[in-house]
Amino acid sequence: MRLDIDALNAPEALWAADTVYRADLFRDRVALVSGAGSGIGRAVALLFARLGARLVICGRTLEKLDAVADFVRAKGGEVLAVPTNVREPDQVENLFAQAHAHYGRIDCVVNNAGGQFPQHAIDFTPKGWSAVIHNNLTGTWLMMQRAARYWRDQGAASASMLRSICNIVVVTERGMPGVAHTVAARAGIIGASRTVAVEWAPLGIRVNCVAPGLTATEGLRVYPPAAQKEFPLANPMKRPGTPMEIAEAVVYLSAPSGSFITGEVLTVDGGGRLWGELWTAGRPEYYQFS
Ligand SMILES: CCCCCCCCC/C=C/C(=O)SCCNC(=O)CCNC(=O)[C@H](O)C(C)(C)COP(=O)(O)OP(=O)(O)OC[C@H]1O[C@@H](n2cnc3c(N)ncnc32)[C@H](O)[C@@H]1OP(=O)(O)O
Ligand SMILES: NC(=O)C1=CN([C@@H]2O[C@H](COP(=O)(O)OP(=O)(O)OC[C@H]3O[C@@H](n4cnc5c(N)ncnc54)[C@H](OP(=O)(O)O)[C@@H]3O)[C@@H](O)[C@H]2O)C=CC1
Repeated sequence: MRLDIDALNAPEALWAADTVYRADLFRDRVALVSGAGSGIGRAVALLFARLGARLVICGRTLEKLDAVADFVRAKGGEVLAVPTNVREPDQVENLFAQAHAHYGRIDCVVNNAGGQFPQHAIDFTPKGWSAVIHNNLTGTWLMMQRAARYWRDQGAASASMLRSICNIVVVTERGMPGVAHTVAARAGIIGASRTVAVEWAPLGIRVNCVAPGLTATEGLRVYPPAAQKEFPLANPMKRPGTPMEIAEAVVYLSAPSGSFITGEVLTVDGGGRLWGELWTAGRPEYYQFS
């Protein structure tokens, strides 16, 4: 299997890719996407923009955000790029303040920013564990809570309002050797999402998660060559998902198509929960075949 990561993630290719959605699905809406400078986040942001949404994009690296913003503007879209570390409450506050000052509304929030490093769990240091928990549990939580407070302060929801939060997580129902820290963090987000789906329903807010399986993004390059060689074993389809396949799932939950769905986890993993092996930090000797 050859992972043509660059081709699958090229903005022009994403912009031209087939989509099942109609072009004006998000007309006049504002979509906020974290971690939108690369990979899944960029694919989600570009799909929202193609469907008429005005964008707020964030991430820690301004250059990556600027490249996405320039691309969307060249296509006639509107983008506000705000460098933000989602782990920092003040920066999350600033992000929402800027978004409101610029557009006066926010309709959908996609919490995609995150990541981890592959390591056998027995070797995790306290600092490494904390970094991954802060990035993926605390960072996503701060964004979710800020979005809910924003909508609460906007007043009662009308039937036409989307008020959707979609959190990108990982598959947590099966062993995921090499990334136990991120599984712990994302399981926390899934649990919190189920509970606030109930608490925030009176505010007209839906809260869902998308759990991608192995997906062909730049992010995969952090995995060792031995792990990458075995990626075709990750699911019965024997291929990674594409960023566009994840983006379409995110849009399904965020759009009116998801209007009766809340507290749900949509797994998009090619069946990897049912069959597959993924040794993100390499296959230990115990599990070798010969
Ligand atoms: C089967 C079918 C379903 C398949 C389902 C598949 C699911 C799993 C596959 C998932 C794939 C993806 O998510 S792909 C997307 C991946 N993209 C990324 O992960 C990129 C983002 N990652 C990161 O930025 C970093 O990993 C992360 C640590 C989270 C960032 O936080 P920080 O910036 O705070 O971190 P740093 O300062 O760099 O490091 C903090 C400490 O973390 C530890 N640390 C950091 N990198 C380390 C490393 N490579 N090895 C060991 N330890 C490390 C050290 O203790 C560091 O401290 P010092 O020792 O003092 O330095
Ligand atoms: N690719 C895969 O196989 C899978 C990916 N996922 C998850 O999907 C999400 C996207 O991953 P993917 O696109 O593959 O990888 P990328 O590494 O390309 O994307 C992660 C993005 O998040 C941003 N980010 C990371 N930490 C922070 C932070 N603290 N504050 C703000 N932005 C941050 C990064 O930008 P910057 O560094 O500039 O801040 C980057 O643009 C992640 O949460 C990932 O764990 C889940 C399952 C599988």
